[in-house]
Amino acid sequence: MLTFPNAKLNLGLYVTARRPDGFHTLETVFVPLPWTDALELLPAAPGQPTSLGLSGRPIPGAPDTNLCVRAYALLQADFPQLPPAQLHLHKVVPIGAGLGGGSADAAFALKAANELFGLQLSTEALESYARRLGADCAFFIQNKPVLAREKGDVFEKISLDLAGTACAVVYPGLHISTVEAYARIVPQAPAHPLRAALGAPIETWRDTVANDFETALTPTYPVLAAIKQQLYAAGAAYASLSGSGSAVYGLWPGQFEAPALSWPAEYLVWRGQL
Ligand SMILES: C[C@](O)(CO)[C@H](O)COP(=O)(O)OP(=O)(O)OC[C@H]1O[C@@H](n2ccc(N)nc2=O)[C@H](O)[C@@H]1O
Ligand SMILES: Nc1ncnc2c1ncn2[C@@H]1O[C@H](COP(=O)(O)OP(=O)(O)OP(=O)(O)O)[C@@H](O)[C@H]1O
Repeated sequence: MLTFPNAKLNLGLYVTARRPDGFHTLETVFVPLPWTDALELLPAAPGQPTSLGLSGRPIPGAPDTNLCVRAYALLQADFPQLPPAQLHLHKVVPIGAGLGGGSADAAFALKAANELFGLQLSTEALESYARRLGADCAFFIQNKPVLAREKGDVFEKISLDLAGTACAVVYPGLHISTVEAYARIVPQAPAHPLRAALGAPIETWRDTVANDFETALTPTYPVLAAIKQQLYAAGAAYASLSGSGSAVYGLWPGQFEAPALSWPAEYLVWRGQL
């Protein structure tokens, strides 16, 4: 079975409190970004163990630490009838970019195994496996816009009309560790609660929708502010860091395509419609 794990963007991200277990409570909106890896899951050939083939962007770490292999192993622990699997991941979405690429790979591996081997797991059951793999992971099970709270893995419906919104993503090639990014944050309540702020026209978001990681990371990585400024200069109605960075996106409502941007190719500009 071939699947295409997509990235995500965060529209606003407030880190509201530090929990006793060291994690943080969040208020953020996740939206799918149609920029994908490719992940194939097949039963392994007879007598062969579970394996992972990799192509595309290099992923640090041994194959058995890869999130899609860990996702499959999690299911195998509860479903001993699952055979060894042959996985292949073609990595496109940059790592450590705030785009949730690894989390998406894990969630799509769970969904593919459920379908291919007829496990009949409900959406809720898949989400609860996903939560065990990473805070961002559960979002990718349903993979539609949601307001997320708690660790970013408890969801409320939100109605957002982003149809016909052009988007550009700029990745400055910095791998920002999520742990390091959280360590720089002083949690506080959002100045403008996200549900109400996102209900207003996109043009107002610049003054009311923020990502706490942007403020925390910009002094160390001034390139993030420079990219954001250039997106606004190119006419974006809204621009922001996604997640804990380092990808920065711009939105152009009512436009078929974001304008051509002049960053070098290694900055991986993705342009498309949300
Ligand atoms: C920044 C975001 O991308 C926003 O969507 C996510 O919060 C990150 O989620 P993620 O990459 O799935 O994170 P995990 O793999 O679960 O956790 C990595 C590390 O991030 C920190 N972490 C993560 C999520 C959270 N709600 N609070 C945290 O403090 C913890 O130090 C944790 O050890
Ligand atoms: N399939 C995978 N894709 C990406 N990273 C993976 C994967 N499996 C394991 N990892 C490990 O996870 C870490 C990347 O996690 P990180 O959270 O920084 O990036 P991400 O999941 O791509 O996106 P985000 O920054 O939004 O969380 C790396 O250390 C990498 O080795």
